[in-house]
Amino acid sequence: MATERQSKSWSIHTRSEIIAKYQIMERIGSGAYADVYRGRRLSDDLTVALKEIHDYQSAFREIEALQMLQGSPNVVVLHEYFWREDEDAVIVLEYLTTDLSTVISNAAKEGIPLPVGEMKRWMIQILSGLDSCHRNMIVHRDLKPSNLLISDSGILKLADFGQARILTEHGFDAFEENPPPCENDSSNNESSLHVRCENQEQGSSHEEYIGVSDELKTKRSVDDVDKDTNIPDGNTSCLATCTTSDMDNDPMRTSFSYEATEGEDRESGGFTSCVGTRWFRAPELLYGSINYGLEIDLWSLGCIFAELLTLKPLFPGTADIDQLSRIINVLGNLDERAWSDCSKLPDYGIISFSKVENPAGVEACLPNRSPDEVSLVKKLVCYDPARRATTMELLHDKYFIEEPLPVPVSELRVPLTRNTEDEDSVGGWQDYNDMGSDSDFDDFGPVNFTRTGTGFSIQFP
Ligand SMILES: Nc1ncnc2c1ncn2[C@@H]1O[C@H](COP(=O)(O)OP(=O)(O)OP(=O)(O)O)[C@@H](O)[C@H]1O
Repeated sequence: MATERQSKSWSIHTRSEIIAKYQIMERIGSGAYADVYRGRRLSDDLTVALKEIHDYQSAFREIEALQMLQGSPNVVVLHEYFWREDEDAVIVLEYLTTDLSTVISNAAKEGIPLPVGEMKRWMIQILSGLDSCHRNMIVHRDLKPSNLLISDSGILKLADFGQARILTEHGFDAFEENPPPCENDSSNNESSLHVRCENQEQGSSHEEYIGVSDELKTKRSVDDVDKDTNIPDGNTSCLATCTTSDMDNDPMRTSFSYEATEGEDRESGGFTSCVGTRWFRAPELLYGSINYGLEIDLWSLGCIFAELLTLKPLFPGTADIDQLSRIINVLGNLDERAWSDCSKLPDYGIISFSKVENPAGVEACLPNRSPDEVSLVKKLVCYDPARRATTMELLHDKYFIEEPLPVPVSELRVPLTRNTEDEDSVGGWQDYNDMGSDSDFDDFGPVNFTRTGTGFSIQFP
């Protein structure tokens, strides 16, 4: 697997259409689906980020969302992209030197809280970027500090749209609604496509873009057939675990079902609940919801705001059950008083926690912060998704017009580099990544299993 990733990631260096236009420099980052390189555009020496995406669906989602968000000042700029059959997609992005996780970890290392005026400016920029997404009905689904990139001049931009989806009234995005192209569709005859996103005629761009979309759709529908033969089409719940290896090792495997992240539940019109990074994942996702909306981003936003305020993650769960347990210890048990629809969550009846008599409350997680700051986080970190404040409501929150006022962007202290040294430390940023998590049941100690009419109920102490 590692060898495959490695050889794939080198393919960018051999792509003639790319090296004709860009000098590819060092690798600056690697995520679950992509390798990112610094590059230089030969025509004008502009520094860019070249993101080679190893997963066609992530590539499609990122391209689709970024095209829709062109012109949003707080969303990363997509300069152009390259798509070739049987090759990874390569997207060319504006280069951004650092990110919010570096801002937070630098301040944590210094042991000095972020000045309130700076914090407010970071928050406003995040809100503005997310507002652009939500106005376009794009749910990002993976908001976290390391996906909030920052330019030399302090402009913060939402990035990594590989898990983004466009919501429609039917729950599917345009990609889902379009039928796969016919076999003789001429737009699929192109073996190599290269699409520019800026300074070009709208018409030709759109046609080429649709061609790429069709190519991706065909490829995905073929791959989905393969997946369906391996993974039974279940309820798309990923309760208690989000990795296939966890499922394989789990003694309770038959009590819940699993769907790979790529396979959305088309039948029910829902999405997969296995999205985002655990620490920022909304409780409805942890309980297996597949009918969620923009509100899952608002929960993540609340966790990010809390982290800016305390320089520590709000809910650093080590597994999905531990994640839920931490949330419950703060907010109290999830019941119909907290959210009248909670019993409709797919895994609500399957998993239960002992009664938390005295939940700590959000204020206990934000020591020494002002009532306005606690109130801001509470507007987002609450069980009922409908009660979470929208980006527009938050942008008008009095917190941002009261002293100390947000500093101008030019006065923000911007780290000179991106911090990657924490990545190997225990409890560091690598914990944001779900891929290596162990079985939740092992992590959580003794549990009580009860046989029910529909399977098992799992009770955690
Ligand atoms: N436009 C950019 N400018 C500079 N660096 C970038 C840019 N885009 C991404 N990076 C770097 O590359 C890393 C991986 O990129 P990204 O998060 O987009 O990939 P991914 O595979 O989707 O990641 P993840 O596993 O977090 O979902 C980022 O954490 C960041 O350090």
